[in-house]
Amino acid sequence: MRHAYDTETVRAAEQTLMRELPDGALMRRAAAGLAVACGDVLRRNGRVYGSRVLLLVGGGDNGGDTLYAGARLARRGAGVRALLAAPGKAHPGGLAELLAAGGAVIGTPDGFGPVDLVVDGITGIGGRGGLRPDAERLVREATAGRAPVVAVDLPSGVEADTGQVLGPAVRADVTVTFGTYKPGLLIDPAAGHAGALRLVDIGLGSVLPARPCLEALQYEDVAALLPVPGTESDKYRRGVVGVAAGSRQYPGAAVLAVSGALHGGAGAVRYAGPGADAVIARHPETLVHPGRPAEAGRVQAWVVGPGLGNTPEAVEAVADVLAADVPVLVDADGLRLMDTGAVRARDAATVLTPHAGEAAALLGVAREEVEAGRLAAVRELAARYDATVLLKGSTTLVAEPGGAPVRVNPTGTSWLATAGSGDVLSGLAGSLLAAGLAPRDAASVGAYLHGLAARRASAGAPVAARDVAARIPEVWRDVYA
Ligand SMILES: NC(=O)C1=CN([C@@H]2O[C@H](COP(=O)(O)OP(=O)(O)OC[C@H]3O[C@@H](n4cnc5c(N)ncnc54)[C@H](O)[C@@H]3O)[C@@H](O)[C@H]2O)[C@H](O)CC1
Ligand SMILES: [K+]
Repeated sequence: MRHAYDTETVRAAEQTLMRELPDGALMRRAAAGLAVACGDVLRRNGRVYGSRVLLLVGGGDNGGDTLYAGARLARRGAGVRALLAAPGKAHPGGLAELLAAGGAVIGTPDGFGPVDLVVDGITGIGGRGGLRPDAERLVREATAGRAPVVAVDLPSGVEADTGQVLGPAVRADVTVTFGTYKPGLLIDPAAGHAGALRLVDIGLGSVLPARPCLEALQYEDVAALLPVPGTESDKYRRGVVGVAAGSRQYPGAAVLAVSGALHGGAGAVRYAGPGADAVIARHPETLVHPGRPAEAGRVQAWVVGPGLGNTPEAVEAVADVLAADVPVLVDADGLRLMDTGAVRARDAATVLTPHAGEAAALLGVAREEVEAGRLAAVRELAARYDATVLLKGSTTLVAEPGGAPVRVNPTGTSWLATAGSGDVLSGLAGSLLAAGLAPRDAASVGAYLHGLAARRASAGAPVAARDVAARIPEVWRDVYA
């Protein structure tokens, strides 16, 4: 699991640790790890000795880390030059060490020649509100060439705690972060600026609280959560997932939701609704019922919503499902048709899976507001509906009411923004619910597998939702193996 902590918590932990350590020790630790990471990037295209490294140095401790790391690279024979974003405020100890190691301060990158590496140390967790104009100009000049950019702690200009990008911000190839991940490294749009992440241990782990504010499942976490049938299992013990989706207008949504559900670990898929013929034609293994969900037979979890339309039958299907005493996943049209009181009154778990537009409608705000503040939006929805909420996006978030860490999905791809892909996800996550996973595990494991399947199906090209569903068994096998 990758854990992320907010700025306030990181600062408190740093204070605790610094009281136990000699002056400056923490910054030197950070700088040592940063220099190793920079060395690795330089060695990809050459070597450290004789390379040209340009440091962008802000007036805070982020700049201090950068100067000490620059000094280390200079001692290994790199030509290191520093551009100061706030000349009067550059960390004095770091500056002295850089100069003593043979590095230099320059006023402009002109004349330094082609650069092999740019190190962005303008702001870390102390940066707010996008790069200021001077800093932005510095970044523009320094990154005009093709040199790789290593960001120190965070790409300068992104918001550490929210993942927002409120103005111009650095785009890094690698971000070397200290002590713990920060939410902004894992949540888009900021995460999209960070490139590959590298965590440097500075001893913070021992003083951070047990509960992070954000966590990201990794391969091994997903493997441990996947439902695997025991020798005693039969199809009913593995769970039956009910799917109430599709309409005469949108029969494809029923087919796609069922295709996801068939690959999610439940022993059987039961379909209820007007798409029964289309479903059985494409997925003959489905138990179909052409009428309403309440008459379809017993299931261990329901998925309701994709392609339901807005007919009286659709309203009835949503009400039927919300009245069931099993976990329910509500998506798409179901989110528009559900009764808030009915959702809040449920005893069994409810999982809501809106995209940003649907989340905005549920919250009564503009879509842009949700997109700019995804973490706040998903938390607010979970509290308001007393439900597990999966907010779709390139970094899908899953929140629960009650302050458990929000989960962020690391496998997303923008190719997933394609018609029908959400239908597959709702079936898949619902199937995991029926197989017995806890709501936030079902939602986050579903998002993880769905993202990996999309990456596989896409391989850099546009992808159709049915191809995503078809790849689920393959990624399941890979994760489990
Ligand atoms: N405390 C430690 O021992 C360690 C800290 N580490 C590093 O320190 C930074 C956090 O340092 P801090 O001085 O608090 O803040 P920053 O350097 O991130 O930023 C302050 C600096 O930036 C200027 N500034 C703020 N906003 C902007 C902006 N939008 N544009 C331009 N400049 C801006 C502000 O005026 C200050 O001059 C942390 O991230 C680590 O890198 C290490 O973890 C080691 C231990
Ligand atoms: K930075």
